[in-house]
Amino acid sequence: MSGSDELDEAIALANSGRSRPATPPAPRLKRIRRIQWADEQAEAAAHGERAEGTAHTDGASSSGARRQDRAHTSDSPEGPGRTEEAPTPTWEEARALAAGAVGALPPTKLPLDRARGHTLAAALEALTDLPSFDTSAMDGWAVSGPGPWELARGADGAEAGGLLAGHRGEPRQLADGQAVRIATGARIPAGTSAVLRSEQAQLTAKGRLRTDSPPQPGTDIRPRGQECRKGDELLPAGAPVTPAVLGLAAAAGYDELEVVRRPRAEILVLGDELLHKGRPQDGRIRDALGPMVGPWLEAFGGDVIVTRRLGDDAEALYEAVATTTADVVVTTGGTAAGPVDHLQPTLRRLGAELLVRGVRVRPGHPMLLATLPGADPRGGAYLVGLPGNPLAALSGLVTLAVPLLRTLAGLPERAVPQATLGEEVAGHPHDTRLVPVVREGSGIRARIRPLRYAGPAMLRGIASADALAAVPPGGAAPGTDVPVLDLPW
Ligand SMILES: Nc1nc2c(c(=O)[nH]1)N[C@H]1C(S)=C(S)[C@@H](COP(=O)(O)OP(=O)(O)OC[C@H]3O[C@@H](n4cnc5c(N)ncnc54)[C@H](O)[C@@H]3O)O[C@H]1N2
Ligand code: MOO
Repeated sequence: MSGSDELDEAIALANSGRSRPATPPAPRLKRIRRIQWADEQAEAAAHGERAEGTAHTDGASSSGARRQDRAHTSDSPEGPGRTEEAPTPTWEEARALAAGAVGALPPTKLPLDRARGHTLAAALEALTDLPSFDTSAMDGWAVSGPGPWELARGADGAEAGGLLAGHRGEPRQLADGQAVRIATGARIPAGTSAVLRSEQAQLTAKGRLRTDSPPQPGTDIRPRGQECRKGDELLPAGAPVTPAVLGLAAAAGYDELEVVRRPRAEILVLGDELLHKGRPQDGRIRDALGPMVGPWLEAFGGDVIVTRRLGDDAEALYEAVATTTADVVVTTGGTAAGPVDHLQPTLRRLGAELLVRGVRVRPGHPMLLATLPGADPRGGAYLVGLPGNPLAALSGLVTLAVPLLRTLAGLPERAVPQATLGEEVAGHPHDTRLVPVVREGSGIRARIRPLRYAGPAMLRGIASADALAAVPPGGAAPGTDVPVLDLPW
């Protein structure tokens, strides 16, 4: 754990309202030295230096490792053979990198009943005027001129048949002073000046129609083209296909829509320590990410094809990533440099190109983003490596996976909204902190309040949160506006 992580833990502990457990009787000097060492490492990473023993490339690197170097290192002034890490991106830069790393998936046509949840690949233009004919907005009488009115009659002298929605053919023209029964949605006959609602009409014994509240011309008539004219843009490309969009598209004459499909995601849960049922025991813990990452990705526009549990098996990980059919592979755990953290070696073995390795955000700083080589002209799939600590994994999701998915899905970039902090929030010295918050109050008094239990390994805070606030390095005072990512439920 780095010094910064200790700070996170300390903040979480303070926020939890509990006191720090009895400090271990370690000599004070030793403890300080350990933190300093960790800080030096963090500083070294931030400044692009590589700690001894963690270098991942050398003269004998694979072609994959060479590709990785292209993305992450620049030629050092000290000459070839020594490479320098690109600076670790800030949280904002990492989100932009993920969003800009890809283009939208190619468009495809889907029938309306399968288009929900995808994104419009092209603007939705009306194929017809809406309404496509002058329509009665009420059940009542189509009337011509000022009342009272005579009922329109057929050649046989009987009252003309009422006009119903869906009647084929042009209704007969109304002469001045005539009225005919009409239903909501029926075509308005030529010569109609207004529709008189049935509850406002009185039919006399002599078959005349009168009213105490004569309608103004045009009353309760929906004129052709009131909502749109043929060719009008109803929605821009990039609009998500919601149930309302399906209804609008059908009303405007569409049977199928040109959409960018939801990106397919495969989730690989890594870690031998994980149990998938029952209580944690014998040093093993429950997998908290398997049940959580899929629904989270689905809520943010992904189509999860499978969640697989691979343990800490490097070969299984290699096979799974090399043969994936997904657009985005999301792994959990194994991002760091521990003895069974196989992700980075596997990516090198695959010839993947690391676009992001580490982000200046807490929790979640070891997150990574890579492109996988493949036959696809887009350059293969993408891999998002989420750190194993559960809140750190969610940080990786909102920082890298969500912007990537949105771009793949053809959704436009969206500015992160801001909200006002109701109290002071401690910050990390150099990195953004993502903090679970709840919203309180409304209008100009609306505030966000940070929640307790927000340590990297904790889910208790986020489970009752409305949003994640991005607290800038150094922290923020009450009344400060900070970016806020709403949770999708
Ligand atoms: N020497 C260093 N060690 C660590 C550093 C560091 O900078 N230097 N960073 C720490 C931070 S911060 C994080 S986050 C983790 C990231 O490590 P990994 O991505 O390799 O994750 P693991 O080691 O596999 O797991 C970390 C932690 O999370 C638990 N875990 C993993 N998967 C799950 C799951 N599905 N459900 C619940 N909990 C899970 C795992 O048991 C570990 O406790 O590295 C730190 N170390
Ligand atoms: O603190 Mo780690 O950043 O849990 O990701």
